[in-house]
Amino acid sequence: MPTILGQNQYGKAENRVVKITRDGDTHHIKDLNVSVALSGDMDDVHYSGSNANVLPTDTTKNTVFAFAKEHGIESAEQFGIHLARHFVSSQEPIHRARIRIEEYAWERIATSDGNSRFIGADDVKHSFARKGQETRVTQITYDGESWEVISGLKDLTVMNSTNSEFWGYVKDKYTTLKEAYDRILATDVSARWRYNWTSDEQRMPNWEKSYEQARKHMLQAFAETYSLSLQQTLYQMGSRIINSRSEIDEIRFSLPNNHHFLVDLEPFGLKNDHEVYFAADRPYGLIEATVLRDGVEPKIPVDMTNL
Ligand SMILES: O=c1[nH]c(=O)c2[nH]c(=O)[nH]c2[nH]1
Repeated sequence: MPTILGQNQYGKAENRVVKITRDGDTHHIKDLNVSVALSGDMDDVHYSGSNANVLPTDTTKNTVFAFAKEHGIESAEQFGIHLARHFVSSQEPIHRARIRIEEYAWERIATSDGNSRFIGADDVKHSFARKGQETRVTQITYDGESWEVISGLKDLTVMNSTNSEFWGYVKDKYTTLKEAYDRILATDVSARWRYNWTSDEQRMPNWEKSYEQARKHMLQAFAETYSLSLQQTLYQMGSRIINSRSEIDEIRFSLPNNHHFLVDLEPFGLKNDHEVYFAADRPYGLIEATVLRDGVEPKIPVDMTNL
């Protein structure tokens, strides 16, 4: 034979598993990206195409989701050890399992000062922002007379693990979406807000404080809104900023709906009681809108939030 097979491995890469643990109304998230690579007696499948030793990559994916339910996710290391041991000890032809895991960290969104207008502040035990800073952005335009300052942020990833529903929508012959009465709502916030400071005659806003406060109000509105649609949540986030920051007149959002699908664990005899989700990356719903102080002209360009 002029060629021989060298090192080889196979498995399902990037299984995006989200596990919600409900401790009463306090929720805990584990959000992992799990890649499985198996190797062993795999000469035949490469040389002749015999699949006799091949555990399908699809099965390795199912195992990741089923283990999230059966064993929970105590830590990425513990979860990876469970998986690796399972593949090597249950499959005779598999001699080596390499499990790579990335873990995305989340932190709780701090609530408003105990007097939320939407739901009791105590209830916000299910709202999270992904750790790692968002990107703060600004655009300044000056024509020698007047100023325009548009600031904002992008890539601020947030999630509510409950208090989100979506139902009562239009159904035509292509509609298959099931109505949801308790779903995950997650998005990467991209927002741009316009300051009403336009002239050197006016007192200049405190830019640092304004950013910090706008971000805070936006996050609190996200956490405290019981959502019937992402559109409704967007409007609440925008109006909370306009109502609490007099220096801001207009805000535009571009919010991807980061879909989390409940994984069907029935085939493995497991019940999935809103615990194990597949976090899809595409396609995603994209919800965009401007919220304005009544009476002001909209000036933020429609596509600016996608930059
Ligand atoms: O909050 C949502 N808004 C929609 O317009 C929509 N459409 C969809 O399929 N899911 C959702 N969710």
